Amino acid sequence: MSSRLRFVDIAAANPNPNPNPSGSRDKQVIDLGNGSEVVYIPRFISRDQAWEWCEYLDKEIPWTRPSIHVFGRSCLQPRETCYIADEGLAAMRYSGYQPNAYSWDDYPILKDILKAVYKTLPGSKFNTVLLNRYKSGSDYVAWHSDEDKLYGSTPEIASVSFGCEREFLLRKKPASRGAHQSNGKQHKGNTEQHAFVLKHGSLLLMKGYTQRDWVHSVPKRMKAGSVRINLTFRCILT
Ligand SMILES: O=C(O)CCC(=O)C(=O)O
Ligand SMILES: [Fe+2]
Repeated sequence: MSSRLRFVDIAAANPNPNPNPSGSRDKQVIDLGNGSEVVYIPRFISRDQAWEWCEYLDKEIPWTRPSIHVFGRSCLQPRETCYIADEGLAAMRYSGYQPNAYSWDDYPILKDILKAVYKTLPGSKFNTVLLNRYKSGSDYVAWHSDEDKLYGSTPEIASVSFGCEREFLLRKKPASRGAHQSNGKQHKGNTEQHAFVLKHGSLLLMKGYTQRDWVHSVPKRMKAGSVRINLTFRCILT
């Protein structure tokens, strides 16, 4: 069975008769306020190139589903993972799990994807990539932020998505304890939230104070029938 059969090519089923002629690839810049910003480029990579990379990553990456610790309990991570990093960087750790770092030379296609990111985001610098594979709609990533001293106070995180379209949610962190409205009541509800459907071959950049002030998630979507692969390029400060 060709691995393509495990992916669903929505765009091929519904070809766009008017491809964007401006070359902007429909870039959207979302100012989240207070120095946080998200940039979304739905058609960052051409569809065919994205399928080629997607199928390679699906087949060749040594995906693992590690045990992590959440709220004092051990559980299987609800998605598969792999981690690539430059040599000599500080170790990355999340939810009690420290992934083994593979070398970029092991998976040269990742260098090609990084080159495409650099072309679109001149001046950016990334030295690690965390890969996630969502095998079906029951795989997910819970609300979190990638706030870590390793990345500094205003990290840029470039997220490239392949395969099944899934929703990516961003929600403002609650104001710090003791932050009261002028009427003396704690602010509840109406939390600011943004939703993106991350397309096959898309790029989403989180920058500024987005990790400090916002959390993000990819919720379960039982109707999502096929594999999604996501790469988050990050820079560990040296
Ligand atoms: O899969 C995604 O779009 C996001 C992954 C993510 O947030 C992470 O790996 O920290
Ligand atoms: Fe994240």
